[in-house]
Amino acid sequence: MGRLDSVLNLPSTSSKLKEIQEEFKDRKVILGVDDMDIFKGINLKFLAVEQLLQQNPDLKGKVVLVQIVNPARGSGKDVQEAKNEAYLIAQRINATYGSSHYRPVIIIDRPVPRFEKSAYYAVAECCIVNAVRDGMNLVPYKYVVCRQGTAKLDEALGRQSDSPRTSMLVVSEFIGCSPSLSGAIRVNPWDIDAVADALNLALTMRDSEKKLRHEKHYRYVSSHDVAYWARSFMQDLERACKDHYTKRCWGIGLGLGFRVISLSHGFRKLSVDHIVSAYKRTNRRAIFLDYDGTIVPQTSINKTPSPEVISVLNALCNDTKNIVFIVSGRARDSLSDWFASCKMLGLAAEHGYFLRWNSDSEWETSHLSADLDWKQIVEPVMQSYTEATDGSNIEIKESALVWHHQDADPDFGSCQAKELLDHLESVLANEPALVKRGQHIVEVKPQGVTKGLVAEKVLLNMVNGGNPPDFVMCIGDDRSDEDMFESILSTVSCPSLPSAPEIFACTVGRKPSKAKYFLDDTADVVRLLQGLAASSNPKPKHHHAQFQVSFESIVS
Ligand SMILES: O=P(O)(O)OC[C@H]1O[C@H](O[C@H]2O[C@H](CO)[C@@H](O)[C@H](O)[C@H]2O)[C@H](O)[C@@H](O)[C@@H]1O
Repeated sequence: MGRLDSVLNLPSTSSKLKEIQEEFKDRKVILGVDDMDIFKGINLKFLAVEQLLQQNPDLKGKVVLVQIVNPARGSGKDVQEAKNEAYLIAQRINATYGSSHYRPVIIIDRPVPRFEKSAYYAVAECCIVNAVRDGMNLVPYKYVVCRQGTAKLDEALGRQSDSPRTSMLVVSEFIGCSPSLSGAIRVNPWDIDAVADALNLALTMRDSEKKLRHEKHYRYVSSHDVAYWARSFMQDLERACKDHYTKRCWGIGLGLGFRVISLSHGFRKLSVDHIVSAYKRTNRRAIFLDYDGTIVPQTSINKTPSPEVISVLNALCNDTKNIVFIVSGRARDSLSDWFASCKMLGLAAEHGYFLRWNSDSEWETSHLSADLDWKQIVEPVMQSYTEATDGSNIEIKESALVWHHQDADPDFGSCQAKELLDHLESVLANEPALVKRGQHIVEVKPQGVTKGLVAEKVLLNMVNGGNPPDFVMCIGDDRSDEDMFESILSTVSCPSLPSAPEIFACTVGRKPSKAKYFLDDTADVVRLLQGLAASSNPKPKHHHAQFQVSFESIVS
């Protein structure tokens, strides 16, 4: 700021300023200062000015865009093409809307000394930075400082030092400084209509409003120098790294998907020996298993459980000391078909909206959310994303709707999923529904229905039936399973338990998780289950009648 102020104090600046004021008297100057390259959006800016003049014929003769073009930092065909195009558009605008005394677009394409640039900044009613991609970009800050001026400049111009200062900024939402300029009119540079409207708004806004916006920006620029920015950056970095010394870092993924993740020291692979010894010591065991990505590979085309999965589940269910539940986001029909031969297996479908204790019992429905009218809002929104995203589709479940993008282009699918999530969250703000991301899915389900609640119900059922668990194992791979990990940890710490059970919360894949353990993949999970089954007491049992109470009675 100090450097800019000293340039503003130069006599050459005030005389240039007077010269420019004279040249553009009775006209409003919009200023652009950019390098000539393909990212600065100069051509888009010109198109917006063309649109502005076309939509507002009264502005003809009254508004000028002065575009200062800094020498290109790079060379090449693309820069040359962008430049040629800029000149062609400017020529067209000047031919259509200009006259012998008036050129609506003036390109200054030569090295412009600092004092001259500062004089243009000081004269301009509005400054536009329309880059389609950029870093910080200091042009808006320089503009605000020059519009404020200095006491010496005021004196040179014969201006009262307390005369009101105004400035108007139109900035692209894709530049680094955009979030710090709360008084700027923010635009998507690709949206020519919106940029033209923003320019019109900037030119026609009341002076009192322009003054308030200017003051806000000037306050910000004068109090946030580069030292402040560096300090706050260091503070953020220290905060983010605070716990890193106590954690181990791992690199995961490839290419653009590469991430460094930090995991706590206690996070370790669940060894079969370790869990088997705890398993053997205990008598009232609860076992919760997620389906996709846990006992069936996420990548497998055939989604039915393998014969070895069915067999190991039956072996575990046949041990009278065990309660075994599959807790999945899948629909109840699929789960009951796939596990038809597992008579004693408990099933929780659609994240626990439906629960069945064994194959002979009825499905119980969560009473938490009977209102599913929001599905009518969600479906058309998902439909429009499906049309726009090749390879995506919608799954309609009884209590939920799921948008799948596994077969879409990976990058585009992920971007669309992110956008869909934001879109749905905003339209469902007042509805009893929750929007969640999963593995290649965006799912909307009833509020309050979570896998965590299923684990809590089953565990409380055991406690209330006089069989408090002494061994709890929960394995899952995605975010919905984190609810289960959290829930088992809090449920078993309840004071009504005579002693703390052995807890094995385990995520599939090495990644940050509330679980203390990980296994690498579904093959590891099946091996571990087989290890437990081998240590089981294989006597067939009847239903878990001794544990079972009404689903609803626990939830209420
Ligand atoms: O709780 P889970 O057992 O892990 O189930 C979660 C979701 O599973 C299903 O989606 C998954 O499988 C699809 C292929 O069949 C795949 O396209 C998708 O990427 C996976 O997330 C199911 O369709 C969803 O309804 C469940 O919520």
